Amino acid sequence: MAVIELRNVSKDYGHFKLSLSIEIDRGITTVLGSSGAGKTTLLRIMALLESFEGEYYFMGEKASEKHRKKITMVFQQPVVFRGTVLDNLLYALSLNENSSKEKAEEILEKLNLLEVAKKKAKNLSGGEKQRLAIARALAIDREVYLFDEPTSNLDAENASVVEKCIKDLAKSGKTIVIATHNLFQAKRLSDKVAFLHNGKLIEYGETKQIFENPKNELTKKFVSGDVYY
Ligand SMILES: Nc1ncnc2c1ncn2[C@@H]1O[C@H](COP(=O)(O)OP(=O)(O)OP(=O)(O)O)[C@@H](O)[C@H]1O
Repeated sequence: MAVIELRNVSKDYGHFKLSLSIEIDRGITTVLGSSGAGKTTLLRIMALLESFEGEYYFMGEKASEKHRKKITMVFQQPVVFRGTVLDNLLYALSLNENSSKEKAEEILEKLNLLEVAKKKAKNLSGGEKQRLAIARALAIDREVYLFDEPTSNLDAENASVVEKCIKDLAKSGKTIVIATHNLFQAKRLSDKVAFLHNGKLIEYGETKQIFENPKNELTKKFVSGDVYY
């Protein structure tokens, strides 16, 4: 059974319409597509943060408010809470009634944030805020993790730190969906790739197939790095 199943789901903004069906399994799925393809809109629908037409099933049940607690989304523009970096983590852990300082520090260390643990979160750099948002998501412990461009503000070293955390999450049996236009990241991380263009799901398959044997001309151009409009 798919973890997330969207059947004929659509979101119409007037100038743009997302319209697709897709099944997401455990492991890492990457939603690839150029700017404006609808990746964030799709993730927001999966996170139950957006109204939509069509049917959404979460582990076989019609998705509703109660499933929101099974999902967390890390936004492209990271949001940080008041207080220190450590406070941000302790708050996230408290949602699972597990706000131990040791656990918070373990997660901060994983994301290369231990040395800024006592800093005010609002004073962090963009890349540090992005890693803090990811650290908080890890602390919350959900079934499904939705990451919107999780490494867009990061240098190579920290991007690799984040990718390792995402892989570890997948190994622990979680379901992860990443929106990105980074082909290399998609190749490195994903079990499956969904290629979106103009709000439509152009192609969806195993990563190897999408990169080595794409069936659609647009997918072929995108994965070969050709720019198109
Ligand atoms: N709340 C909204 N109201 C109106 N239009 C919206 C809204 N959110 C998104 N859109 C439009 O939907 C389209 C898809 O946007 P979306 O952010 O989903 O794309 P994306 O693939 O994530 O792009 P990027 O890679 O640039 O983040 C865009 O044309 C955008 O302007």
